[in-house]
Amino acid sequence: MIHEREALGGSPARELALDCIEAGIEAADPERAIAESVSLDGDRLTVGERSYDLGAYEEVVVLGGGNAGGRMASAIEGVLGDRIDRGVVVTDAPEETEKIEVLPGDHPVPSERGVDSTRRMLDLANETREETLAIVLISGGGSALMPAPAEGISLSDLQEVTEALLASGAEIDEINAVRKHCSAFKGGGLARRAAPSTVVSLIVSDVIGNDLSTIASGPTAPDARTFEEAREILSRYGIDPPEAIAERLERGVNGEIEETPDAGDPVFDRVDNHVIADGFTALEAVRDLADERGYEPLILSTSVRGEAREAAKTHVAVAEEVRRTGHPIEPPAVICSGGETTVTIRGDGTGGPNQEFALSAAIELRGSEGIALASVDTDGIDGASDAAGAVVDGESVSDRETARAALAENDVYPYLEERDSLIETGATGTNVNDLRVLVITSPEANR
Ligand SMILES: Nc1ncnc2c1ncn2[C@@H]1O[C@H](COP(=O)(O)OP(=O)(O)OP(=O)(O)O)[C@@H](O)[C@H]1O
Ligand SMILES: O=C(O)[C@H](O)CO
Repeated sequence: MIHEREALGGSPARELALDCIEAGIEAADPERAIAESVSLDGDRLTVGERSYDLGAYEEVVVLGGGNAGGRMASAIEGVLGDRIDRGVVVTDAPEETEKIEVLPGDHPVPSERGVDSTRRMLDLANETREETLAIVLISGGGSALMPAPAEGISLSDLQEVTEALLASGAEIDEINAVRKHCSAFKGGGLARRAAPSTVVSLIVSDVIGNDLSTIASGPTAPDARTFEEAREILSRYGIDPPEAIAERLERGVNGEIEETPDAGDPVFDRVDNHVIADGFTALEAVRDLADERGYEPLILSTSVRGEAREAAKTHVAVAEEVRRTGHPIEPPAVICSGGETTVTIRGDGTGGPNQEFALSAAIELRGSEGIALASVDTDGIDGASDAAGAVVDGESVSDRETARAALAENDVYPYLEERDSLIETGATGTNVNDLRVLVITSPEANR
């Protein structure tokens, strides 16, 4: 999976860190997640703890989309085969499918073709009946890939407000509160269209804490957010939205437009949302591999966030403690964490949060022995670069000043590339946020 892996290894700690990264990404692969959580036995479709009698339905349709939409579509075909009657799924990573049409969309800013594809998907949702079982595939990136501008709003209005929100530093739940109130699809809109069919959503989560109404803007989830909050969020971040959006929010606040459906809405009576993979899925796989190799595993957290270069220092401090004093676990050990760190851009270079995390850690580790760290975005694309992340150890930084300058310029990619530290995977077809692995050997191993 990792391109030109031979160049990145070199020590047992680095090799294990890379193995752990591969195991984590593989475990979060939508195909594997669907194979593990969805099964068919005769007419009995089982999803997690729930089961559905296909004999009670006249048709099975597949809807939805997101970065993992292509892989999820081919995987659900693998389980249900001919039991699927039709389907439309929107993604930027298409796969070969037989029954389900996989249509294109764009990310992170929505596009015209995304609007066309989503319209086709919504047409199919509108055709569903009480006798339909609608399987909805939902994954990260869905908000941008599946634009459905509400009446009166144009694509360019949506693009403008999306770009402004992405650049504003707003949290994903805030960004999506606005998107949900500009859309005919998000914030439970798909559940509304598909009612009264039975809706079974399979969700690969890229949102810390798995808030269903935030993942891909919750097309089949209740929405507690309001038009008023959407307007307040825009004003909090100093965003002056296009006129059509301001007008829609105003009309919504005045009760002239129907609110997104909340948890009490009968539209959700026949909707089940199942999270089939998330950041924890990747961490569990790392834990198991570490254990298998004789390393003490520690899952630090699924929700590390904040400035990448700072979070890195805390991770290194924990690893140093493990190696020096055996607290909180005895080496040899593997510590892993998930979540999503960010970078406040001050310079003008190439890089991403996981690369900055790795370089900042490498500066701290400089000259030390026995600790290797790998950090990646599980979607394979870290920030503004074509790398997934990087692997480093105490030998990665020989010239601290150049490394610091690269961080100051937000230009760590070339620095890491020159030192054979970049992890490249290409688009992985999944997205469960960041994955970081620290491998700590025991001091005796160096003697
Ligand atoms: N040159 C750069 N160096 C470091 N970080 C950067 C650079 N350019 C952008 N970023 C950071 O990349 C982050 C966004 O990239 P990320 O890979 O998280 O993409 P995303 O599309 O927002 O999320 P996802 O990967 O979940 O789809 C932001 O924190 C941004 O500040
Ligand atoms: O599409 C989105 O809204 C984000 O990726 C969060 O799921």
